[in-house]
Amino acid sequence: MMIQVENLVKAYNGQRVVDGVSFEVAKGEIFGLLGPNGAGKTTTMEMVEGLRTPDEGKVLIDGLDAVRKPNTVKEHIGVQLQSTALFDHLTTREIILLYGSFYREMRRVEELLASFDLEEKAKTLVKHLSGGQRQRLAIAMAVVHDPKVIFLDEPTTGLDPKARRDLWAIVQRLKDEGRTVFLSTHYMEEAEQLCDRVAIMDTGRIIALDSPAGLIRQLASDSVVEFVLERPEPAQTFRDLDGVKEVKQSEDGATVLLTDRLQDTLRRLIPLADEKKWDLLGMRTRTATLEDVFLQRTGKRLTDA
Ligand SMILES: Nc1ncnc2c1ncn2[C@@H]1O[C@H](COP(=O)(O)OP(=O)(O)OP(=O)(O)O)[C@@H](O)[C@H]1O
Repeated sequence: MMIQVENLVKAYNGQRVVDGVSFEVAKGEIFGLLGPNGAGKTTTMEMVEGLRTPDEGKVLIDGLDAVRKPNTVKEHIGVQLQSTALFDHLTTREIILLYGSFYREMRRVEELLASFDLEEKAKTLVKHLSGGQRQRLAIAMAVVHDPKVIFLDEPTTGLDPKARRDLWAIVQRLKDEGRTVFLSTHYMEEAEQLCDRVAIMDTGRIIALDSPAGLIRQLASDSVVEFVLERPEPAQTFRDLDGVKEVKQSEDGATVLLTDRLQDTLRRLIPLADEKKWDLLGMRTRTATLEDVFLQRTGKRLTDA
C-alpha cells in the first residue's frame, strides 16, 4: 500500500470536520475523494500530506509516518498548490526552476515544460496564463522532484470542459508513469471517469468506498427516472411500481426513482400519472451514476449539497 490512513480526526471549535476517516491507496492507483463543499476533503488531504496535524489517527506514506516525520515524507510526495498561490511575476520557466531548487534533485526543466505542453509559455509571466495552463503548471511544479505520490486538490474546478479533459489526460499519464495519484473533486463525472477507486465523503465521514462501477452496482438498480410534480406526492406512492428499488425526493423538488427495470417502471408510471392527472415536469431517464449513490446515501445532491 502506498498510503495508509487510519481513523483520522480533526476538530475545529469542538466540531469534528474529519470524523474517523480510514482508507488505503495502492501503488499506481488514482484514488479520489468525492464530496460536496465543506465535506472535509481538503482537511483530510492536508493531514495525509503532513501539512495539518490530526487530533487523532495515523498516516503512513510508503511506510513512512507522515504525522511524525512530515519533512521526510515531503521528499516523496508532490502537492499541487491552488493556482492562486502562484507567484504572478515570475515566468513559467522561472517558477519551475524555483520549485526545483527546494529539493535535492529536480527533473530537467525542458522535459517538464514539454510534458505539460508549456514550451511555448516558458517565457510568459504566470499572471498571463489561462486557467488550464496555470493548472498544468501547478502540476508540473508538484512533480519537479519526481515524486511517487501526487496530491491534487480539486484540480479542475473552474476549468472549461476542454481544459478539464486535457487535465484528465495529464492525470492519467501520471498514473501511467507509475505514480500514485490522490485527488479530491466535487465533480462526480471526474471521479467516475478518472478514478480507479472513489471514497465518497460527507460531513467528515467516508460514506462509501469502491470503484466507480462497484459503487453504482451497490445501488442494485441501474436506471433512474426523474421528474418534478407540481404538488409533491409522498414517496410511498411510487414504491410499489414495478422495478422501483428506491424513491428519493431531492432538495430541489425532484422525485428520483431508482429502478432495475426501467421499461416496466415507465409502463406503470405513465398510466398512474394520467389517472391522477399529474404533469410529470422535466421527466427524464438515465443510467445510474455516482450522483445517485450520493443521493441514496445522504438524501442530498452532490451538485447543490
Ligand atoms: N482552520 C480551520 N478553522 C476552522 N474551521 C475550519 C478550518 N479548516 C476547515 N474548517 C472547516 O472544516 C470543514 C471542512 O472543510 P474542508 O475545506 O476540509 O472541506 P472540503 O470538502 O475540502 O470543501 P471545499 O471543497 O469547499 O474545499 C468546513 O466546514 C470548514 O469551514
